[in-house]
Amino acid sequence: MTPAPVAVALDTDDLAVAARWAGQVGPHVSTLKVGLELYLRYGPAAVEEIRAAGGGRIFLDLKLHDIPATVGAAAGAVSGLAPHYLTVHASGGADMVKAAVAAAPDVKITAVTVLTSMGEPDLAAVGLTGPALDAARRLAALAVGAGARALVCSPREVAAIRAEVGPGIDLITPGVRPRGAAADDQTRIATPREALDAGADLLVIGRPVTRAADPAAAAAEIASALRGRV
Ligand SMILES: O=C(O)c1cc(=O)[nH]c(=O)n1[C@@H]1O[C@H](COP(=O)(O)O)[C@@H](O)[C@H]1O
Repeated sequence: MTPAPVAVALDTDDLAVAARWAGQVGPHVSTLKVGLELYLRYGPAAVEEIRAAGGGRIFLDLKLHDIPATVGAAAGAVSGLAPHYLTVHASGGADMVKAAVAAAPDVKITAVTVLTSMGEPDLAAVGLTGPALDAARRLAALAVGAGARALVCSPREVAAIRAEVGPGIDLITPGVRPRGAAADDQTRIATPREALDAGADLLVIGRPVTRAADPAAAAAEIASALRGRV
């Protein structure tokens, strides 16, 4: 059966635990996400072990954000690990995104628009007044213009961002919660079905799977719900 368009966020600082989760969920999902906790502790070994344990695509979520020269060098430094996706913050600007794209041409440079944890009061506090959608749409256009081939946004914004950037750009949505699941620190959320129906290509789901009593069963349930669109 084709794995579901889900990236499971393997968020833990223990590589043995992450590798166990990867083995459990790998058969059900297309992608495994290695984030800051794992990468900062274990470096390239985290990517290699997760790939070996789970198969599928690797989403290396380092959310790079620095001057263009530094981000370009960092993207180049990890490009040999051949992740399918590598994240940068779109708010680093067009030249920063371009530097990542130039340094890692075989990796889908993936620009994070507006973090799904932020609500409008949080955005106003950092000087982004107005609806989150306006900032997300602006950052999406900027990043795609600079060569990003994928975007991370809230499922609530995915339809408008698709209209903005057209087909051919992978739209990836964290902030996904099955109905009834705890929101945790996420603010701009939707259910897996809502995210897919709005046009997302890949759903990022972490704690609802990894903190479940049986991560394999939780991933299988989400995958079959998405297949049946129920
Ligand atoms: O880039 C990301 O993946 C990301 C962007 C964003 O706006 N919000 C967001 O939650 N994420 C990541 O998506 C994952 C969500 O995990 P859960 O909230 O546990 O499902 C975490 O690994 C976050 O780092």
